[in-house]
Amino acid sequence: MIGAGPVLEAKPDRRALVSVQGLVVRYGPITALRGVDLEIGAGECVAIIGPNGAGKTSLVSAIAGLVRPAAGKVVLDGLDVARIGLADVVRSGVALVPEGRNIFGSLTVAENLRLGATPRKDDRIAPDIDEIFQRFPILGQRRSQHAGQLSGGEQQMLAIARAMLSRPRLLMLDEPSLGLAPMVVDGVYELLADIKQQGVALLVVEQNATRAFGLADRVSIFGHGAIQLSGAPDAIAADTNFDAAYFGAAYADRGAPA
Ligand SMILES: Nc1ncnc2c1ncn2[C@@H]1O[C@H](COP(=O)(O)OP(=O)(O)OP(=O)(O)O)[C@@H](O)[C@H]1O
Repeated sequence: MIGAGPVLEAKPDRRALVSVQGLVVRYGPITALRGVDLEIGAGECVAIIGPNGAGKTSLVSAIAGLVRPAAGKVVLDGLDVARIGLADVVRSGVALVPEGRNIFGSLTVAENLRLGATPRKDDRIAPDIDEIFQRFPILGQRRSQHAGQLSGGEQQMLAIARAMLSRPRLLMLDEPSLGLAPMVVDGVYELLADIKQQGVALLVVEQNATRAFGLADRVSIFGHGAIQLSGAPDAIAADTNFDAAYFGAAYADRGAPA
């Protein structure tokens, strides 16, 4: 099964896996990140909470090597992500489930899953896909159907399972609960807890704090391209500055100049 089998054999290890240092990201005249520092330890779960436009997607995109920093850097296993190719970032164990999931609707469920295993050279891919079909019978039953026919929740499970097939050490998810019914979100977060239990580091980006707080070891409240508040979930939830950090950031994001 995806939560217990060889797909998830990574062992917890508390060294920093990713170190984000003074990260600045710009899109032309727009500054999306204004000097962000963040570390993610091996096996650690970090949640990034923040309103629209706060810079959350820019952060995960920079960690994945999809956008180039204007200043600062992302260090992965001692290597500057901007200096290694995208394929090397994936080979180093970084997987991203982007906002909107990026499922290939005209490919079958099985074809989508096989794409996730592209970086692998071992011969365990077929058994790992079989394990996914056991864990998610609906994906197994519909393995030959176009993935575009799945419900939103099923597509999210497929996207996470596909990302896990690359055997990541860091799985990043951009708004995994977006647009899903609460019961479906429960299932997504049960799966993420399962993945965390296996020692895979998680970076979960959410606008809605509640679910992510229950999963995370550490939470950063993001706003206006910077971390406004950071700490253990309980401490952040109890922090009298929480509302000001979140809503202040939301306000600043609407009103602040670029
Ligand atoms: N490709 C781009 N070109 C121009 N501006 C961009 C681009 N991507 C993001 N931005 C801008 O950068 C800022 C940060 O966007 P980002 O998507 O990182 O925030 P976010 O917190 O993920 O927001 P959302 O929850 O709405 O996705 C916003 O002002 C956004 O409009």
